[in-house]
Amino acid sequence: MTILECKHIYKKFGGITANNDVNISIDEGEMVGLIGPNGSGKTTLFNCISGVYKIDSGEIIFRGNAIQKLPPHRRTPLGIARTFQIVRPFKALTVLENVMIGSLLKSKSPLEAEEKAREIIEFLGMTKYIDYTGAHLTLAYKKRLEIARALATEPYILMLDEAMAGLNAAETKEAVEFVRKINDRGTSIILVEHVMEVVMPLSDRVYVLENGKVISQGLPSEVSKDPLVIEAYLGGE
Ligand SMILES: Nc1ncnc2c1ncn2[C@@H]1O[C@H](COP(=O)(O)OP(=O)(O)OP(=O)(O)O)[C@@H](O)[C@H]1O
Repeated sequence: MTILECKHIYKKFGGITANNDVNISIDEGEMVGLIGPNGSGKTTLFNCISGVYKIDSGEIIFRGNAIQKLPPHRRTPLGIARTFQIVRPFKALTVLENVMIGSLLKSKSPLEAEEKAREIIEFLGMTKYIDYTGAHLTLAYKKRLEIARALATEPYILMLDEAMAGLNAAETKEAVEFVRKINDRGTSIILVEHVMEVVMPLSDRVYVLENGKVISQGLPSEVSKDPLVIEAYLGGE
């Protein structure tokens, strides 16, 4: 069943059309990769879906309802969560407190929120850092904390914006494993990543954006052979 459908999304900034008639859809439990050169409109689309940006026209259907007019704080409780390309944990708060900011959203009490937060921290292998403040984590763990906080809002769909950029090989391998684990629990995921070795094996399907438009879509094996994608993404080599 389709969980999220973006229909004819347009978003302009002055003379730049950052999203130009974008159509994408994601099924329940699916992991979809969103790739494309720098400036092709990937983060803009995340911002349109999460409500950070108001779209100029089009429709965003989430679990059967049009949500494009809702502000961001009314989209998160419906089950839409995202991380940001530039990590921004609450630096003075501990890992537990950071994750509780997410879990408080759907908990009946602070105690329940704490239990849920502890469970997610354990699930993401961060228990030994539970009392560290955000400021004292490595980049890899800051990124993981962002994911933990997003996951704590109990999303149906999780949008990861370059969750693995800047990580070393060992950290990337671990991140790939826990992203897969999150997806295995049934959460749909949209993955924006530049590292092809990460996005291609993880994704069930891939969309390719160039200059704000979807230029290709399909199975990773099909998309990576598409001449349009090779031209746009790899500079024709
Ligand atoms: N708030 C904004 N104001 C003006 N222009 C913007 C804004 N956000 C994005 N843009 C422009 O829209 C276009 C798409 O940018 P976007 O960040 O969505 O691309 P991207 O595919 O995520 O790029 P990258 O891979 O480099 O993160 C770019 O030309 C960018 O400069």
